[in-house]
Amino acid sequence: MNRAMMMSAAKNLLTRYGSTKNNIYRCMSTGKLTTVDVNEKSGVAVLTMNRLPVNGLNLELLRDIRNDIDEIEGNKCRGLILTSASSSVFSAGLDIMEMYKPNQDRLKEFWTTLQDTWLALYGSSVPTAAAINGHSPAGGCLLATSCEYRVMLPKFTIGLNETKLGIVAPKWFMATFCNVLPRRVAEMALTQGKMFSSEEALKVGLVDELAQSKEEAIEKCQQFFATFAKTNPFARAMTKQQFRSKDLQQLEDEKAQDLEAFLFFVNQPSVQKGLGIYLDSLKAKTK
Ligand SMILES: CCCCC/C=C\C/C=C\C=C\CC(=O)SCCNC(=O)CCNC(=O)[C@H](O)C(C)(C)COP(=O)(O)OP(=O)(O)OC[C@H]1O[C@@H](n2cnc3c(N)ncnc32)[C@H](O)[C@@H]1OP(=O)(O)O
Repeated sequence: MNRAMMMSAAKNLLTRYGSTKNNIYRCMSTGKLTTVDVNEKSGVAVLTMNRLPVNGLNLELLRDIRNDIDEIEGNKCRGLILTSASSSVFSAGLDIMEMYKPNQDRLKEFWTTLQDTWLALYGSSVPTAAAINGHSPAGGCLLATSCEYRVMLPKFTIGLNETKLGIVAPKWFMATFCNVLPRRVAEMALTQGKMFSSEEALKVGLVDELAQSKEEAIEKCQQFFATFAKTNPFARAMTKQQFRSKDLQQLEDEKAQDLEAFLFFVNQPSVQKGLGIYLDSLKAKTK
């Protein structure tokens, strides 16, 4: 983060927290594929992804999540908990249909919106947590690891499985993973495309706690936010943003090249073939 960005972030934060210490605001849901519910007492917003069956991250869902994050920030919420309306899938990651035989204009818009959603979530000044109430591969894992804290239900899986799909996870996916896991564990898992069970994820630190139900997971996320009760919100947010600034700045600086690399990669005939085979294998499962 350069000096100008830092000053602007500081100004926003001062405006937000300066005069509103004791007020609680109600956030409104902005999207059709998400809902946002705010606990009026705690001021914590629960952002629920609701694109069933698997919360595949298509352009519209990403836009809704992005707009919700902006609204939650703007409405001075005290925390953001990301979760899913499904009882078995947090998010299946990027909707492969967006990348398979794509319309090129939409493909550009899709990737740019993913970049912006990550910048907003990873760099959010509001405390963030994920209540991971289902499987969370690839892009689903990216969203969860972009948050500051993770509580997961047992017997699901989470990880960046891109290499198993013949895809290279972009640098910022890897940076997000490395912000949570020891570097050695992250490198092994990334190269193997490893999906961790909930129990394994807890052991390596990919998630912070397990919970037996979604309600318990949300409660534990709220308890995490309560650990900031005696901290100054401005200092807290600036510390988080400075801690993450290298990763954020890198994508800000390389956004155009990252988009170009994605478009080039996805449009390779061998990648298209691989995506087609993978989609068929997913569909064959349900027959
Ligand atoms: C060096 C330069 C590099 C530049 C960068 C280049 C490239 C980076 C590009 C891409 C990065 C991508 C990251 C991703 O996120 S890719 C997506 C990876 N996701 C997965 O592999 C998950 C696949 N899904 C599953 O494993 C299961 O669905 C899941 C465990 C999540 C749930 O299982 P369940 O049994 O409940 O449900 P299913 O019956 O499998 O699925 C129902 C339905 O949904 C369809 N579907 C599932 N996942 C996806 C998906 N990700 N995209 C699109 N569609 C999906 C599935 O096919 C079923 O459809 P239908 O049969 O009902 O029609």
